[in-house]
Amino acid sequence: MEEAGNDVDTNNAEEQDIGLKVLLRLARPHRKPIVLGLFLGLAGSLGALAQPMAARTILDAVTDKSGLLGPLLTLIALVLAGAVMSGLQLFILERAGERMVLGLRLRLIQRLLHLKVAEYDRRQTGDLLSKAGSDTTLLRSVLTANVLDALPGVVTIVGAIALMVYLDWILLVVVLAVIAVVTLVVAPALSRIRDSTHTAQEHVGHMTSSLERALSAIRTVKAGVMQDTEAGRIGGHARSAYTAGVRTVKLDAFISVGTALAMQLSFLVVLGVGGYRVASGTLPAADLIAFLLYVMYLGSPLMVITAAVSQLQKAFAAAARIMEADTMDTEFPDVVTVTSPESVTERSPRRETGREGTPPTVEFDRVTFTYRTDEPVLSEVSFRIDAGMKTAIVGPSGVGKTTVLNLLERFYDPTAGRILFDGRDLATLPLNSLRARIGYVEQTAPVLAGTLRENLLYGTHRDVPAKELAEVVRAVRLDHIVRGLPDGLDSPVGERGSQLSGGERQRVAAARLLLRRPGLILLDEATSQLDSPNEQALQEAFDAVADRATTIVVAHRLSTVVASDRIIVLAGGGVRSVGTHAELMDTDEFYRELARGQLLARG
Ligand SMILES: Nc1ncnc2c1ncn2[C@@H]1O[C@H](COP(=O)(O)OP(=O)(O)OP(=O)(O)O)[C@@H](O)[C@H]1O
Repeated sequence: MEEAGNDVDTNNAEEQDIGLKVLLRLARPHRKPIVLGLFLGLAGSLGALAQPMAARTILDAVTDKSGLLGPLLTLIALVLAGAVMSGLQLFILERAGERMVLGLRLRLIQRLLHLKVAEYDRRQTGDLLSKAGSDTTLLRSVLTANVLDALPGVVTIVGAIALMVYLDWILLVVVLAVIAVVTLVVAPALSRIRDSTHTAQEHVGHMTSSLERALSAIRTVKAGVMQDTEAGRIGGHARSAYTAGVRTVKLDAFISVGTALAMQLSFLVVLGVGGYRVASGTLPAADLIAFLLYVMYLGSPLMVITAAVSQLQKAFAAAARIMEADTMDTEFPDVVTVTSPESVTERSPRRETGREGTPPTVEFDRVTFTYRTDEPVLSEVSFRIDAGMKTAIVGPSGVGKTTVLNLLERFYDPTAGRILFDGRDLATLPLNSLRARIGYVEQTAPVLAGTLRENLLYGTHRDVPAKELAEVVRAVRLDHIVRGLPDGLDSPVGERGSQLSGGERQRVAAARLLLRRPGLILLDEATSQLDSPNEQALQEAFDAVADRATTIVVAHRLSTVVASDRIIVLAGGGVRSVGTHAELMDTDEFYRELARGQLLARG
């Protein structure tokens, strides 16, 4: 038990250390406005601190019946200058906080989009969303509203204490003793605030993940009458976040009560001790009044600073969650880390212009691939596809057909062996220019939200003439659908293309591929949801570009297979046979079975 407790403490200490380091690193590029803000705060504080002194001269002037105008004007000038400076300082510091968070968000977005595909497999999308949303928002509100605003208060406190020493050090010792006792009592609450905030943010992450999962499969949820079950489960995370939130609020309240109590007690004790000393003639009345005013001045920055220290624990918890993004693998080694003070540079897709249309030769050289640590999906797979060839990959479900396409897109890298692209190892080619040469229609043919036009032009990276767009739309038989839409090509397609049918989504994906004019075409059962006339049309459209491309199709239909130059039969993690349809029908019993069963059934 004790060891576990120690462990938690070490983690806490580490988290606090890392959190503080991260915040300082984030603040570094903004040190100029922060210093300026602090300077204004210092000037404002000095002005405020001078006010009781000015008040004392007014009192003295009244007692002495000397000139009142000078001290009065000084006091008014001090009040006005103090107000303007504190306003300016607030603006400058809060803007610096906003900029820190903007930089952090831009780097986080950049990083989350450049993770390796395996990282998305491992993590929950919603949790990544929650880092970018709720964690950066928490950090922002803490930094701007609490921490930076509290910094000038430090100056006020130091100044007030210095002036109190000047006025009467005995009373100061009394005040500091009261504050020290109360601080000792509330200090342990701070680390507990960090813990409960971390727990709350984690539950918000789980809630976002679960909600994202349910909403992305909402039709399945409804069809299974699972709305209430899902609502209960997701609500469970919301409730856990609430419980942790309430714990934080309790601790916050405890700390703020402690601070307020310290101030009030100090005031009363100073009043008592000071009053006695005034009565016994050892302290002038004007000094006691000035001293009491300083105790009051001390109150507000002390409250703000204590609140800031407790809020800072929340910032540490949020920073620790955001920083997890730096431990995730990215596709490019130079993707900026979330916590670096660098600003994000836009990265444009590097294309080998003029080469993207040329069909490549593709070769698998003893490729072994394992998704995780279990059985390899592909072991020692070797085949060669010559430039301009149309090759079909067939095999039983789950044998690794899609995996072959994923490896060509470098969504994953082989565990062993090499993939050659025009004789060059795929791993040595610039990733963006490689992908720019490939057109991939996935099995699920995803469509993004937005208009039909945006979806068709997605990833083309060039100005497509209206005539070419219209031709492609006609070629994939989307033209009559476009005519039926209220705004034609500019009509929205709904979230994930929900306003389109499965077949229409596939045709949008196919059109997108044609517009990209890729040298290597990868089709994953791209025609599986189409009826015969549409499939025929799409086939013709692909055939028209296939002359200029190497095509690899994961085939589930006999018609696709028969039209291919070569067929690769995958079975048991390896290549079983290669040949034309006629050759394989003659020589491969397994293929014959496959053709009769799987391919004919769907063809
Ligand atoms: N991201 C992933 N993480 C872990 N395992 C995976 C992943 N994707 C696929 N697999 C597993 O790898 C194996 C091959 O999957 P793949 O999608 O390549 O099969 P397939 O031959 O295309 O199947 P189908 O014809 O049913 O589409 C399957 O057993 C699958 O469960």
